[in-house]
Amino acid sequence: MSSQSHFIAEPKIAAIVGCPFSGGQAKPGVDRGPINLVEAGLIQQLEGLGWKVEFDGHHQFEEISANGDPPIGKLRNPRIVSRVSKAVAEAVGYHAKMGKLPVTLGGDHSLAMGTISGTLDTHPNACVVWIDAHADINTPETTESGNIHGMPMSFLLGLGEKISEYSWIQPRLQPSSLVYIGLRDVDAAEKRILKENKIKAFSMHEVDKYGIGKVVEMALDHVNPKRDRPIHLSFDVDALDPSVAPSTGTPVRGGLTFREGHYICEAIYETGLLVALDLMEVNPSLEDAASVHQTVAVGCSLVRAALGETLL
Ligand SMILES: NC(=[NH2+])NCCC[C@H](N)C(=O)O
Ligand SMILES: [Mn+2]
Ligand SMILES: [Mn+2]
Repeated sequence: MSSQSHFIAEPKIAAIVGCPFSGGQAKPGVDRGPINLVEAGLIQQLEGLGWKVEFDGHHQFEEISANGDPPIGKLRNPRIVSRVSKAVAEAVGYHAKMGKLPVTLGGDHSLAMGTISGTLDTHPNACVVWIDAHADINTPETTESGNIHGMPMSFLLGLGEKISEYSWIQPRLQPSSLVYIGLRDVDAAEKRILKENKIKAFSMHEVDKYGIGKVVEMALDHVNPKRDRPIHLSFDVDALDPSVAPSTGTPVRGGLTFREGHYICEAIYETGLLVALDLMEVNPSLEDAASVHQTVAVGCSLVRAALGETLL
């Protein structure tokens, strides 16, 4: 660990927040993501990088029976998603307050309502770097799927209709404190929301045009011009090309290469400003065994890269 860290206490402690949860989308199996990542040896790998790692088992989320959570408007599983994210916000917020680095393993990306709320409780000035094929910024009105994993950003920014079940989320993230990298499957309404709120996004077009090094620099210049704000990195594994990370629920071709994904994590680590990391949407039930193995392995190596693993 060569880089100095501005916000993480010494000795550096990473707190693994395992979130076996799939209620923000419709495909079963993404709840197995965190279990497979830990079973693949992630904790030992991070210890090998010099971190002290805390993990006291995956969260046990209370179940609501199949028809116990009827839709609210178009939102599917609205109550359980809210409750789970709230629990995650408390866990992440607690670890962050203790000066640890929360590393949240999903589970689907609706969990980011919790992780980012937890980060902002401790680091109100944090900015968010969101790596994804998708913008996940639909509102309860604009969502076509009703899947809440496509909506966490709108709740965090306070956009769209207010749903009382989600009133625990303080909409305190400024649009200027969010930046995207990797987008390539953005719904029409989401494109409008990004424009109206002047949210900075580097799609795969910009990655092709400028290269990943320049894109990360421009992204940080936007949300963190003085390089003094804490950074929450939320990484949806579907940002990577499906040839690199096939086992995920909503794969989109034309994604980040293995190196581009890792470069982002390495560059964020190098800032010394990382205060929270999410690794989301690994679904070990999708595709064949080799694909699952590949996706879990790449998930582990992205986390290692964000926690200081270097090539030399
Ligand atoms: N976290 C994700 N993989 N999100 C995919 C979202 C897809 C689509 N935009 C939707 O609203 O349903
Ligand atoms: Mn995605
Ligand atoms: Mn996502």
